[in-house]
Amino acid sequence: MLLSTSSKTLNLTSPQVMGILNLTPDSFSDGGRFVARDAALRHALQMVRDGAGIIDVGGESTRPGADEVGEQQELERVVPVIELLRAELDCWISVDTSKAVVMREAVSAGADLINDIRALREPGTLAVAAESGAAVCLMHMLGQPRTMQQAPGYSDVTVEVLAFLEERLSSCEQAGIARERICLDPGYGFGKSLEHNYELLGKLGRLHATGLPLLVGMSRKSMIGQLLQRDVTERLAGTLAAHLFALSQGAHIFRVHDVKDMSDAIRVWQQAAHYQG
Ligand SMILES: Cn1cnc2c(O)nc(N)nc21
Repeated sequence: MLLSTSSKTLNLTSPQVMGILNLTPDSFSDGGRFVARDAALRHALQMVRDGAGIIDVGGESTRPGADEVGEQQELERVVPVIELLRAELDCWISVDTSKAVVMREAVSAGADLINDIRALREPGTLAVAAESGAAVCLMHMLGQPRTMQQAPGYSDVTVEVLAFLEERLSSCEQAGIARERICLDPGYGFGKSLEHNYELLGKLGRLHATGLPLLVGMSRKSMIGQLLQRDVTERLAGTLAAHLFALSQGAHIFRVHDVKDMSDAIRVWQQAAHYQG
């Protein structure tokens, strides 16, 4: 399984760890301590040393209830850091944004993957993504971050998430984005109850019907915290368990804060899986 841009390819035969680089003062887990650019670079370098194959750069918090950030502010947070990372790192760089202008400037600055929690539904984003040549992650979200957790409802969450992703996929193909450039993501925590999240994890294998790589991100999220009654600094074991389950269901890319721990967990899991009957 591969994920390609117009000029490079990421091998997904082995699981890939995507390290989270939050450049937001209100980011729910880092408390915005990586706002300074040199601190951001140091953190990214450490995540690559710890095994990250992708660094995900975000300038607008996507946690439930988060306020939106203006275009100019997001550009100022994200673009200089991507330029800095591009100059220093060989790994893939993804930009976590839903704004067309941020996508365009981020790819110009060196981003390889557009990670859009709104699956290219915002104005102009399909066209910008198509002409950028970057790879794309299409994620399912019900509603908007500010209100999505108020009362999410589905008749069958897995069926509806799959249908949404297939619809977005066909929109992308019509816009000229080749399937080889696309990966899909069920969007854990984005308009889902605790039950919805675990049903979607248990049935993650259903999403292989698309034939595309799967990206999952459950790191330190409330689906871990609510189940275990743990605050955000005590969710590593639950995070690793959830991601290893996703790995066992064939997921390819894991979006996490704790890169070293996830890399270690994957290596141990793969060592045993190698001998599986
Ligand atoms: C930005 N962001 C926060 N959570 C995420 C998730 O689960 N997937 C993707 N693709 N991006 C996310």
